[in-house]
Amino acid sequence: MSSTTYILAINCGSSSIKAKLYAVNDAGKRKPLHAVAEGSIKGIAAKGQKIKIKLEWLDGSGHDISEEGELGDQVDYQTLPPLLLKKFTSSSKGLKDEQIKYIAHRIVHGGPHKEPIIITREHEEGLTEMDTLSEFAPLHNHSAVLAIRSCLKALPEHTSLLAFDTLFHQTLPEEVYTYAIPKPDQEVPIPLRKVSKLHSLGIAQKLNLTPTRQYGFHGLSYRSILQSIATKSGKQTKDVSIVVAHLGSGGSCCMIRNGESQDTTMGLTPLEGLVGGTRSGSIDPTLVFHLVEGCAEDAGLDGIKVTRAEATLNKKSGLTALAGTNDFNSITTKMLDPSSYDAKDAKASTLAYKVYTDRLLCYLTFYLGKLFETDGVDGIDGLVFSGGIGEKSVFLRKDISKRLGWMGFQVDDKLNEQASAGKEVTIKISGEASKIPVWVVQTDEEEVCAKMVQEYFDL
Ligand SMILES: Nc1ncnc2c1ncn2[C@@H]1O[C@H](COP(=O)(O)OP(=O)(O)O)[C@@H](O)[C@H]1O
Ligand SMILES: CC(=O)OP(=O)(O)O
Ligand SMILES: [Mg+2]
Repeated sequence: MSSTTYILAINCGSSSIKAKLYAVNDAGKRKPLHAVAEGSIKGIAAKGQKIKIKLEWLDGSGHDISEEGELGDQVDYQTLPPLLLKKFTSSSKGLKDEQIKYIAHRIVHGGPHKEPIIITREHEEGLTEMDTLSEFAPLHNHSAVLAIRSCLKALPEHTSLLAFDTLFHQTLPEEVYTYAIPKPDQEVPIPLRKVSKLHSLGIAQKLNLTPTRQYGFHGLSYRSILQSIATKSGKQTKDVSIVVAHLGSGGSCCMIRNGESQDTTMGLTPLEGLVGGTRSGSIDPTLVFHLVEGCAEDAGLDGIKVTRAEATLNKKSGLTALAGTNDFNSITTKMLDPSSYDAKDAKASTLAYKVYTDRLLCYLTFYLGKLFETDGVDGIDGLVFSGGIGEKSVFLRKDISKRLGWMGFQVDDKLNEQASAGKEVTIKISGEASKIPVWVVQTDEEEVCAKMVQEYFDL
């Protein structure tokens, strides 16, 4: 391991940090990257539950870690990445800090950027812009910036590449991404935000961001899933058309036609669309003004300017508001075995599941219909489940596929069980009779980030 250069990919999600370490020299120039280890911290921000820290060396030579840390709501994105870094470099593998020459960070909102950007200790300017963009991704950008700054401090010599979720959605058609509201240079009906001296339209202008359009997120995940389906189907990505449900702590769907994002459920911010672990998803926009007194006031969150309305919709809504938890497994467990739990709790869990899947079905039907309209059933390469919930919940996949049965979906129960148990990255869970294949793909946003480093620096 002594002379090998490594790329570390770090993915700050809203409830997790996932990291993967790739060896460059072993792979050779532009050869497939070789993942040597992966680490994760899950359960961040969860009240009353301890975070779970894992590290696994993928060659199976041991020294893996699986432990609990502090309580989820008492940790932050500043201290956790150095903690993971230390676990990689203090293992008996003898990996030295200076061998990690590149870190690829997933950033959710890239604003107007059409390419990744590079950050070093001498050139940190881009981070201020990324932090300001937190206005439009309050659960993500600030956390990622904290993570990047803490990595720059821990490994001052490395180069960081910022890989944006938004890059994948540059192909969205104008009629899809445009909101039917006045442009900022026309009449602005509502002062979107007046917090101290800040005004979101002023900020948007400064950032060259169009506040009247959808950007779309989970783009690195969709790129990874698209590649997996293409590989498994023996096709090029440009020939793949799929509808994907990425269901994590934040969930979104994407319609990919011929390898390009053509529609997605998240919008200007990652709040629009599906119900999330703590996010409302789409609601009547005027609800905000009816329910949240002083909704435009600053919520007083640490380090970022977020209105009370956004704090409510981003952090206190979704499954958490309906079921008191964003633990999807516990929600389905209580719903399926109500007599073993408090009746009120079980009823709330059932409603949470029903609301969640009602919205999910709505978007999936809509996207499958759009693809069907232009490409017919034979032009659809599949329906894909991914993200923590999509990859793990056997029940949700079975239920959704059954409710979409009228379109010809048919899931094989055994394969469906196997998909959550095994380590296979891409698994088809539909039976022979299914008119459209159903897939489960373990998304790999970290690999997409690391590949961007490889391409950018021609490694
Ligand atoms: N066994 C499981 N069954 C159902 N859902 C699960 C299971 N394990 C984890 N999840 C859910 O996955 C979600 C986290 O997904 P993940 O994609 O890791 O999140 P993030 O958005 O932080 O990237 C949580 O809502 C969690 O409840
Ligand atoms: C965009 C988004 O919601 O990401 P995550 O699901 O990782 O929080
Ligand atoms: Mg995620």
